[in-house]
Amino acid sequence: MIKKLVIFGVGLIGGSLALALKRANYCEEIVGCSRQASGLEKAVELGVIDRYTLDPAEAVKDADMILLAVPMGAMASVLSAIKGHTSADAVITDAGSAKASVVAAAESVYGTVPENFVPGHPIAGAEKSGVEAALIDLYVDHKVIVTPLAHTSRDAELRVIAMWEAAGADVESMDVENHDRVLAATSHLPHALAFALVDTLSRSEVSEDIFHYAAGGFRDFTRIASSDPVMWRDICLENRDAILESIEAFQKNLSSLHDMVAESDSSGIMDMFSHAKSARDAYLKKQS
Ligand SMILES: NC(=O)C1=CN([C@@H]2O[C@H](COP(=O)(O)OP(=O)(O)OC[C@H]3O[C@@H](n4cnc5c(N)ncnc54)[C@H](O)[C@@H]3O)[C@@H](O)[C@H]2O)C=CC1
Ligand SMILES: O=C(O)C(=O)Cc1ccc(O)cc1
Repeated sequence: MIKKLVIFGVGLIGGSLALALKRANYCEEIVGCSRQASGLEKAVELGVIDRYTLDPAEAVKDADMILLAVPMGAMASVLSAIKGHTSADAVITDAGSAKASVVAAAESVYGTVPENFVPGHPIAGAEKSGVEAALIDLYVDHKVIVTPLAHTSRDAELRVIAMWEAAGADVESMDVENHDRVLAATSHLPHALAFALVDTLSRSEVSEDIFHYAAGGFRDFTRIASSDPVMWRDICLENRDAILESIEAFQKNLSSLHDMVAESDSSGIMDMFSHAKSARDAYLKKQS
């Protein structure tokens, strides 16, 4: 149970957690905090949070759990704003899509990452943003990864795990570097490719025809290019090295495909596509 949960950034991710924890009766009180009142007023109206304040120091007073669900580029400024105002038993966690940079932000603000800071990442979301997009079931049967450091308090980690489990999630632990490498490959690269593909096509001289005649495959492949550009710019900047590694591996393979098509290398193309189909079929089978 949580007495007072404070959520910085009551958007899709923070709002969905609030809805799920309210349904589970897991918090006595949920307080939202952000820079502007408009989204927070909407969150109160929708019954997502109980109340809000624009004052970070006041927000975290007597809180036992604090969630940072703001864009990655805002993590350090929120940590700076609450530093020195949190109570001794408060646990701080975040929902950022990359973890090394959040750890670095905590280090820059506190000197060393506090024992009660537990980096986390829900592997669930959508291309929509804002509290209006929050979904009560967003985390049900979805993974949440926590990336505790060697000195992270086990009690703090268990309290964060219990919170996400109350929202219906399956929580797994991972180390920070592995998290960032894996997520760069499975999430950040596909988003970067979707943005780059739609950008390329929209700049074509025949872009009107391209979009007019696009079929379901184009819609499936490009859904995530409707995601928030600010959030994804921040992720690219904050998980730079791992994303560059993934883009470079992909460029290499795409370049092989280019050459195979240029050389009409039927068996080479067949090998690549068959290998990819087997891998995706196996992934879908594992999910069902
Ligand atoms: N959208 C997704 O599918 C997923 C997002 N994440 C991560 O969760 C975090 C939040 O993402 P969303 O909920 O999608 O974004 P969102 O745009 O729906 O919500 C973010 C909220 O943070 C507020 N905000 C922005 N700057 C702030 C600041 N300096 N101080 C306080 N509040 C501030 C905004 O007003 C907004 O209400 C990001 O770090 C993102 O990387 C993690 C998993 C999935
Ligand atoms: O919209 C989708 O399918 C996503 O992939 C959502 C998502 C976005 C960012 C994350 O860090 C995790 C999940």
